[in-house]
Amino acid sequence: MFGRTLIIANPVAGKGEGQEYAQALRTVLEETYQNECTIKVTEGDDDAFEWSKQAIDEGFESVLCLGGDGTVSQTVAGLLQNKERPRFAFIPLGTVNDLARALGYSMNPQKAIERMKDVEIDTLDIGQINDQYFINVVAVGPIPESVMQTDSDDKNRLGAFAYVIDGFTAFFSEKGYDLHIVDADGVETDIVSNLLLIGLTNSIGGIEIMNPEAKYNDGLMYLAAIRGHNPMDTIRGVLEGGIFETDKERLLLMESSQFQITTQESQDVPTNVDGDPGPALPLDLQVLHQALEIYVPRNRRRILG
Ligand SMILES: Nc1ncnc2c1ncn2[C@@H]1O[C@H](COP(=O)(O)OP(=O)(O)OP(=O)(O)O)[C@@H](O)[C@H]1O
Repeated sequence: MFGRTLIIANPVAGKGEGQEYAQALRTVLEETYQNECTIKVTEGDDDAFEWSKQAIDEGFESVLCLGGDGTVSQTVAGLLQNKERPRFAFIPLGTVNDLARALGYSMNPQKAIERMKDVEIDTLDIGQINDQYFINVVAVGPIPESVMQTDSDDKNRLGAFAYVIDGFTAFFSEKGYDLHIVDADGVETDIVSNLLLIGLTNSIGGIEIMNPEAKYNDGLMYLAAIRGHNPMDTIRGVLEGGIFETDKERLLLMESSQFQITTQESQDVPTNVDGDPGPALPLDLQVLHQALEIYVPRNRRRILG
């Protein structure tokens, strides 16, 4: 199943246990599939990107990484540098791990490793925003860097977002930005908003707030924007109610394989890509449909988003 496998481990992710988990993963794979695994431990920023980029030339059939969203994003970006790509999977060691939730991976690293014993192959969409990739979510608005990566114990329903909003209200502007959105069909929409999110699946910030039908390889992005220049308590109310519960007066909801977002604003509109500061507008977003082949556990317990 896995063939020659490269395991990339971030030793500082997951309470510093990335390396031990990598050994455990190697043992599981070698015992289950009698394959050959190589572990590489990252030292800094570009390692995961460089190693996954070179993996195909080095004869690896699969690349698995262990880490948080940063490590997963870098590994994915490296894989996408080649036309022919090794298959991919990861063991989530971060805090929010939206993609892992959408894929039905366990949030418990030991269990996620065990589940590699019985997998099937599926495909995964990757998002592109201008000249970079995203795996989870793009936010447009004055959202602080730490928003999508907040360390919250409360991962249900409001989860990370409630924590974020409580903790960072001061960072949100009550100014609404004038945004112009064009989708793949050329439909044009104007909106004033101070919170616009675009996700590839229905899980954002650790909670399921988008379209419950959203699937990680359906070729679509899901956009939700809160209309007007709302204070945080309104935004909070909308999130508590669930973004997918259509409320056309307060919410703009769209789905498309492409979005173009522009503004006439004189000041820069901040953006956030998978928890890190993103590019300035104009934004060109598109789905790289089924860009990767991935391993997912065969017996996933819940309906997937
Ligand atoms: N050996 C290392 N020592 C220190 N930092 C490292 C090392 N290897 C990788 N890094 C850094 O770790 C960061 C990525 O962390 P990652 O996102 O995987 O975990 P995390 O921050 O715990 O996860 P999350 O943000 O989802 O909570 C990168 O910025 C990378 O430079």
